[in-house]
Amino acid sequence: MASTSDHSFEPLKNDLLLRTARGQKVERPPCWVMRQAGRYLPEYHKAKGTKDFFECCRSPEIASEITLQPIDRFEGLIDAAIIFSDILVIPQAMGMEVIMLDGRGPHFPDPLMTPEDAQYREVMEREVDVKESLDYVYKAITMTRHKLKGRVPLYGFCGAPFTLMCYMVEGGGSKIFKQTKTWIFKYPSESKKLLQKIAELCVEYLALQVVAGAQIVQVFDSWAGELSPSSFREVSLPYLTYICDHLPARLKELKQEVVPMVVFAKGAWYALDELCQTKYDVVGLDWLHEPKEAYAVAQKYGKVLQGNADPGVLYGGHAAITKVVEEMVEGFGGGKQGWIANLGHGITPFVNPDDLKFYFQEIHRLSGT
Ligand SMILES: Cc1c2[nH]c(c1CCC(=O)O)Cc1[nH]c(c(CCC(=O)O)c1C)Cc1[nH]c(c(CCC(=O)O)c1C)Cc1[nH]c(c(C)c1CCC(=O)O)C2
Repeated sequence: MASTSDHSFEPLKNDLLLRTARGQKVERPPCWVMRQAGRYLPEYHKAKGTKDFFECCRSPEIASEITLQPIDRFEGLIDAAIIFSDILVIPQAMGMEVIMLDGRGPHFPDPLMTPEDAQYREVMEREVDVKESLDYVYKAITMTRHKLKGRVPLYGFCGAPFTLMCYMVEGGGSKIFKQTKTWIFKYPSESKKLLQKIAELCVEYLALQVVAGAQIVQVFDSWAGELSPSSFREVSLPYLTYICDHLPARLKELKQEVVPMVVFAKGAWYALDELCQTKYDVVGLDWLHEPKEAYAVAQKYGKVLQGNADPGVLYGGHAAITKVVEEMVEGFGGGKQGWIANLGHGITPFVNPDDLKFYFQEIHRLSGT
C-alpha cells in the first residue's frame, strides 16, 4: 500500500521535462498532454464507474490510479504525469458548492451574484485553510509519487484567479460571460479583492502540492481569451504574476526546492511578450500561435514554451497529425531546447487513444529519436 505520509520517493529516472523546463539543452523534446487522464480513455471510465467526479478526486487511491493510466498506456512515449484533480477544488475550499454534471461540466448551485450578496461577504470573510480542506489532493499527490516510482515527474496545478472567478460568478461554463463582465466592469474593486484572495490561496495551495511531491506546477487560465488585452492586464495578469512572484519564497520558507512554474493563459495570444517577462519558467501556448513566431518571442526572453497543436487534429487521422507535428518541430527550433510538446488545450472526449499514441510517436520520430 503506497503511503500518503512517507515523503521519501524513488529517484527520478526520466528528468527530461524538468531539464527542458529549466531551459537546458536536451536530447529530444519531452511530451505530455493536458487532460491526458480523462474521458477519452476507456480505463478512465472503468476506474470512475458510477462514482461522482469529485468523489474520485477526493479518493487518493482512485485519483492516483487515474493519474497513472496514461503513463502506463503510453510508457516510453510520455514524459510527465499530471495529478488527477480539478481547478474547482479552490472554490470548494472557499465554501462554495460545486457539482459535476455528467457530460455537461461543472455547476455551482449558488454562484456569487453581486457584491451586496451575503455570499460574497462570506466568501471574502471566511478564513480558508487550504492545508486542511485540500488535504486529499496532497495525499493523492504523495501516493501518486510512490506509485510512479520515479518513472516521470508529476505536475501539480491550480486554476488562475480570473478563470476561477469566472466559474464562481457564472456558476459554470458560459458563452457570453454576462456575470463575469458585469463584475469586472461594474464592480472592479470588489472583483480585484476576490481575485487577490484567490491568488493568495493559489500560492499556498501550490506550495503544499510541492511539499506533497509535485515536481513542477501549472496555472490554468482557461478563460483568459474572453478578455481584451487591456482587461487581461487589469484582471488576469497581475494575479498570475502574484502567484509566480510569491511561490518561490513560500517554497523556500517551507524548505522545499523551487520547482519550475508553467502558466497557460488560453486565448491570450496578445500577451505572449508580457507572459514571457514574468517569473514563470514555461509559457503554455494554445493553437492560435504560429510555433515559429512564438518561439522567436520566447527565445528573446530565454523562456520555454509548451504546446500547442489544435486538439481537434486528433480527430483528423494520421496525415493531419504528422503535418501538425512537423510544423511544431520545425517552428519550435527542432525541439532540442525551449519546447515541451503538448496540445494547445486539453485532449477532448472521443479521441481514439491510439491517435494520441501516434501523436507522441510522431513527436519522437520527427524530432530525431
Ligand atoms: C477549466 C478547467 C476545469 N478543470 C480544469 C480546467 C483547466 C484546463 C482546461 O481549460 O481544460 C483542469 C483539469 N481538470 C482535470 C484535470 C486532470 C489532469 C489532466 O489529466 O490534465 C485538470 C488539469 C480533470 C477533469 N475535469 C473534468 C473531467 C471530466 C469529468 C467527467 O465527466 O468524467 C476531468 C477528467 C470536468 C471538468 N472540469 C472543468 C470543466 C469545464 C469540466 C467539464 C468539461 C470536460 O469534461 O472537459 C473545469
